[in-house]
Amino acid sequence: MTNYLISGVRVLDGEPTDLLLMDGRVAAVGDEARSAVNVERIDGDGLVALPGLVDLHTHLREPGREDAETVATGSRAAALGGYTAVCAMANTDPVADTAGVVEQVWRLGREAGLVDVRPVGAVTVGLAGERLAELGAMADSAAAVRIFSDDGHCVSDPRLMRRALEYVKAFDGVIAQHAEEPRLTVGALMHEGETSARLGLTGWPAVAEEAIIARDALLAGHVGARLHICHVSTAGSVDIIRWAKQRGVRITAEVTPHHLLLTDVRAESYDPVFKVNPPLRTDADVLALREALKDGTIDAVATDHAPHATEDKECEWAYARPGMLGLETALSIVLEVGGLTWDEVAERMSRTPARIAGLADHGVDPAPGAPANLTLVDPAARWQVDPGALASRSRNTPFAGMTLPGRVVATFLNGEPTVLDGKVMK
Ligand SMILES: NC(=O)N[C@@H](CC(=O)O)C(=O)O
Ligand SMILES: [Zn+2]
Repeated sequence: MTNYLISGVRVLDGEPTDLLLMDGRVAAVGDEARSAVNVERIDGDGLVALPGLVDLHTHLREPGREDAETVATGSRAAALGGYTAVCAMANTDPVADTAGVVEQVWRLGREAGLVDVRPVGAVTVGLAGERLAELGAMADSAAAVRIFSDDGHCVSDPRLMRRALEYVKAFDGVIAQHAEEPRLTVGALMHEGETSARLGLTGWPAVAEEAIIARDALLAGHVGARLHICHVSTAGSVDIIRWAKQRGVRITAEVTPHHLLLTDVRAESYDPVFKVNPPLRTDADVLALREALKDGTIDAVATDHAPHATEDKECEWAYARPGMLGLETALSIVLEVGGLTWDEVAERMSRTPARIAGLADHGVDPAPGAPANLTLVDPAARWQVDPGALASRSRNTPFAGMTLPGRVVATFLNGEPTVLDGKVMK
């Protein structure tokens, strides 16, 4: 294993220093690091070192829709985005509702070797919302599943949700809810509000999300189990989560980069790249989400990286699959939104998601003894998003053409570079 000396790099908001990576760990910092011999030198001047980013919400599409993304292509996108771990959602084909499928995804991640792929298990068989999946078997599998989610679908049956929470409590697992009361969103194509009224499109009302979050927060409080809310999108949801946390409910929440920046007026273009579940909301929602991310009511940024093949996305809005790419742009969007110190960026995009996912080797700041899972960012760089230049197999980024701040220069997974000079190593 090669040893790396990263010179003149700032760890988070600190002064320039030197990092020595040896045998998969940060072996030394500062003067002690500088005295190392037979090392490969990396010029860290002007760069910021962050603990490797951790994504709680990634769709890698394999097995089943390898035309949109594979574990390998999604892992490349993740590494280029500064990620060292991603949680792969269960809405694959077959659905990841058995030990066999979660182990398949886990093995594919290890074979790709660019990011720690942690499979999420389905809560219900086939994501159908009728019968609990084999949660224990998935938890006991080699994939050691701890997060269970029907993401893409809501676990809308309260009895099933309660039983799922009771089941995972035994091993301190988490139920990650895609909060969408399906009977309130039938035929919905975008946020229900002034824009949908003007466009004459059926809306996805904020209360469809908020009612499920309120119900599940009460259930999680009643059971005493951990509940995570996927892709929070409204100001009302933020209020409910804040209230639940004050009541001592073991609730955590994530927000996506697109819900921190974009609003429903994008739908006026009828460009289906802006169609997503939950939908883009209003300026007031964006502001509430930004405040909640800053004050910690929202614990983490999660990409909801949702690759779609061209034929599923570049078609009439009503028929287009919902979802947006996110891995390669997430950090730049968070920097574009602004308002966070590097320490807060690390907290929301690495430390806290790692804690929620139970990943002890990730979300550890680069310091002596820490696992060498880190990313080096050039904060002064600016780059233009070109869908055709992305590592993802799909092209459905809502940020096409935008010039964004911040560029990942290098990413290290267990001390080995997965990205160097902005190029992925595999
Ligand atoms: N977010 C989306 O619009 N789509 C996601 C599913 C989901 O996260 O709801 C997908 O898997 O495509
Ligand atoms: Zn979802």
